[in-house]
Amino acid sequence: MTHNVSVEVTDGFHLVIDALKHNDIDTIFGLVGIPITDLARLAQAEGMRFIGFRHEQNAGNAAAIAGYMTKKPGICLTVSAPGFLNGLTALANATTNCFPMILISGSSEREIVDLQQGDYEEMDQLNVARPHCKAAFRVLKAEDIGIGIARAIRAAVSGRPGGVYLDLPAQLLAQTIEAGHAQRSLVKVIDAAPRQLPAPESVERALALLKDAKKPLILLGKGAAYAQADADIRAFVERTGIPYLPMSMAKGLLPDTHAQSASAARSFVLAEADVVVLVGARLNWLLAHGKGKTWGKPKQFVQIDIAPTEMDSNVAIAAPLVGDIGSCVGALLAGLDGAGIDKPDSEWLGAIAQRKEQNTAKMAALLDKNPVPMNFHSALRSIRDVLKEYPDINLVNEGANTLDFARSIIDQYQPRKRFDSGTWGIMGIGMGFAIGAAVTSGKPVVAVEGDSAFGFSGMELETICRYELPVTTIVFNNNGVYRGTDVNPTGGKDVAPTVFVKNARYDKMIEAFGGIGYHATTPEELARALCEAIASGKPALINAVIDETAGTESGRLTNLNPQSAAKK
Ligand SMILES: Cc1ncc(Cn2c(C)c(CCOP(=O)(O)OP(=O)(O)O)sc2=O)c(N)n1
Ligand SMILES: Nc1ncnc2c1ncn2[C@@H]1O[C@H](COP(=O)(O)OP(=O)(O)O)[C@@H](O)[C@H]1O
Repeated sequence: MTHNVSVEVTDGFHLVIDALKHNDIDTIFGLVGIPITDLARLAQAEGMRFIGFRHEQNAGNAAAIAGYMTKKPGICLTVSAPGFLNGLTALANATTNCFPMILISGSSEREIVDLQQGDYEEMDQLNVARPHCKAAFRVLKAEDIGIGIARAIRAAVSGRPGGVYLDLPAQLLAQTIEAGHAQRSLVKVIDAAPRQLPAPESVERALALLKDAKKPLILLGKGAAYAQADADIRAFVERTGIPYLPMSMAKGLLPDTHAQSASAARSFVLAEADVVVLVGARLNWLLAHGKGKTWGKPKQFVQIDIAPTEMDSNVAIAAPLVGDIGSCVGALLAGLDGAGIDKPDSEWLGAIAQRKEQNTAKMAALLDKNPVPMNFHSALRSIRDVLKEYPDINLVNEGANTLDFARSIIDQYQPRKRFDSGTWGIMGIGMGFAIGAAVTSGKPVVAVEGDSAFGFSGMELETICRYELPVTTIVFNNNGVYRGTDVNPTGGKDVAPTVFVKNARYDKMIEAFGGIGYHATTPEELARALCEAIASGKPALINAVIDETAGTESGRLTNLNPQSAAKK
């Protein structure tokens, strides 16, 4: 007599969800379609948040900024081939910026891809992804899903954080597996980003360099913000008395109004300093590669970074301090008293104070003007004065002039509150970062967007309205890319390559989705609209009319434009 013993089974869909939840991941950003629509439905049914986007790049950007804010990898879920490719830009940008995220994409079966038999949305995604991310894995058996997710998590957050690709062929999700075996296959990642302590001799070498410094400078990068070692970083700055410069996403580690901030004397301190301590900041193009006229006199660098190969990337590093920023700064603090390091020369500090005073006065003169129509400075003064009252608000910022001027005009008071175009200078992060920050923090977001930059992700206004997120988008509308005044030299009917529809009303876009639209032509109208929008806690967009002649080509990057024929 046969006994039918019912065996409880589960499947790949459930195992992916269980593996993510087993590692305390509760949110997925993505865009549904074959073969992952049911995975999204199931994730929601099992209590995870699934935030559905209108374009996968924006979902990926949301996942990336969630990773930067939490030190847990943000998850982006896409369909195969075109959906995967749309997400790949965000994965590559996350890797370039050291933001931990995992791009999970459905894919075609290996046997079809490897024979190039022309499947629906066929692509060898694993190999396409590899050059653009930290690590890439494919899972073929349901019992390996637990390991696959665990490997992806550890790869994303350990060492230098970055993007990881996880390839899940369609049939894997439908595979069934005995429930007990499935449960046992799950892996809880232990100590995913272990502390990496600096060698004692490297700490001593760094302290010795600081002891001999006459004009020291500390440079804080977004790695320092990401490390969440805020108290020790502040203590290191304040106990040494060394002036500091925050890179854009490191603003707020100490309040921008801090007495030791040298931001208003940036050019002066970069050129004059003799010892520079880099804390989670790379000497890449954003810092003129550590050489040339920006850096003036010869320098000696102390560099704190978790990536050993970052040392000497552009110039020789006299005191490499390899380890996680928390451990490295902690070790420096512990050694400070015994190192006999004096406070910086009053002459050095006095020279900085004088330069700060001069430059602050120059900026104040620019900010005090009230031209009609508004320019970047008068609009940003208005925003600065409102946001001063909201020190914990999240600020997203992109554009050319809009990015450059906002970076120096809008003060930050808390760490990890400013999210911008980062290391690549990429446009299009705006709405994705805004959604990621709002969902992750549960707090209001203000996105200050150039009108061209906004255009890359503007359709996500519908997503913001659909999830009723407290995001206020301010579009700096100057009728074009950089400015709105170029003309077609042929006199033909096509407008110039950089020009948009004149006097567009972006505020009408958000009204189409039930959000609140404002139209502001003066700093007073802009301030009033911004206060009202933040107080409402609802999705809002302010169309800020900016003088179309006010911008400069590529903002402060004008010099990166090759000499074009048109200029000869
Ligand atoms: C993905 C992508 N495409 C194009 C660019 C080139 N680019 C573009 C298109 C910018 C937009 C500048 O226009 P805007 O209206 O956003 O800003 P301003 O009006 O503030 O200058 S800034 C910049 O570097 C880019 N950085 N990234
Ligand atoms: N927890 C960490 N500990 C040490 N270094 C880190 C940590 N997280 C990121 N980093 C490093 O911080 C650096 C960030 O540099 P970068 O992105 O150029 O900053 P910024 O653009 O603000 O100057 C990267 O080299 C990265 O390896």
